[in-house]
Amino acid sequence: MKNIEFYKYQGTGNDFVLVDNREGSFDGDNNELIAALCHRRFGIGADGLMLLETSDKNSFTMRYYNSDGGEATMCGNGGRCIAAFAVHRGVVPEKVYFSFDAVDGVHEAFVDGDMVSLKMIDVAGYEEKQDGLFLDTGSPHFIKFVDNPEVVDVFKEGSFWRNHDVFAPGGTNVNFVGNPDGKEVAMRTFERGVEDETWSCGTGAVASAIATYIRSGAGKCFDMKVPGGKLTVSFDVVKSGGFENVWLKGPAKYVFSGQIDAEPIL
Ligand SMILES: N[C@H](CCC[C@H](N)C(=O)O)C(=O)O
Repeated sequence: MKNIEFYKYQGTGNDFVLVDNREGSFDGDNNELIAALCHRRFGIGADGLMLLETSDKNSFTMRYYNSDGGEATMCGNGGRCIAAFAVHRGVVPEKVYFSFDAVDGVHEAFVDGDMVSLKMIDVAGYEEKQDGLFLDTGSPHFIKFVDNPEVVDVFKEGSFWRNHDVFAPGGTNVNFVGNPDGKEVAMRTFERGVEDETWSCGTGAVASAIATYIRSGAGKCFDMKVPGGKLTVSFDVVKSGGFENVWLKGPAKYVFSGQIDAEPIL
């Protein structure tokens, strides 16, 4: 592989390698290469990789891979970063709502400088599991309420639940969520496919905000305090017990770019 331009972005510390693949020169089926590019010692280093590809109906298609190289379910921070990337590449205009395709359906987005708002899929409902809540917000999320997320051993406890039989065979992402302090809720996430704590998780923030509403009945708009910054989640509650008009908002920033000329190997 030669002359593949890549762009590094981060959204509240959830970091991604992005490639404009509208011409198809990057092989999206080469999962080993993607894992190597995401590796923090052998590659560029990232929680995930995204390809911006063409779409027949909408502005572009987002293909998302976790850092283990596997093509995955939806990534909320990745969706916000690729929306910013699409503006920077001139694929879509700034300060105008546009739509793109992703693995879980069509998403609307709006980019205003570094702030990106992303509409997430409707959430059908939730399940009570293992003294916590389980929701699908585009990716599966298990929510454990704790007194203080800062003192949780996220790697140990997170990998325990991520690999627990109850969530087999797919496994789950795991979020440790504190009590709401006014509008603000602290949380930390262990991510499946990264197999570690990440500094932020967009679909996890959405799941944690909705779970906080379910548990406490407080608010339909929360500031989610994650290790890498702050995300705002808002939603409407519908009579069927589901959640609609779900929006995730926060910063998404370009960090650096470079060229892939050699294939790193793990
Ligand atoms: N970082 C992501 C989640 C990636 C999905 C993933 N780790 C999985 O469920 O396999 C986010 O911002 O929503």
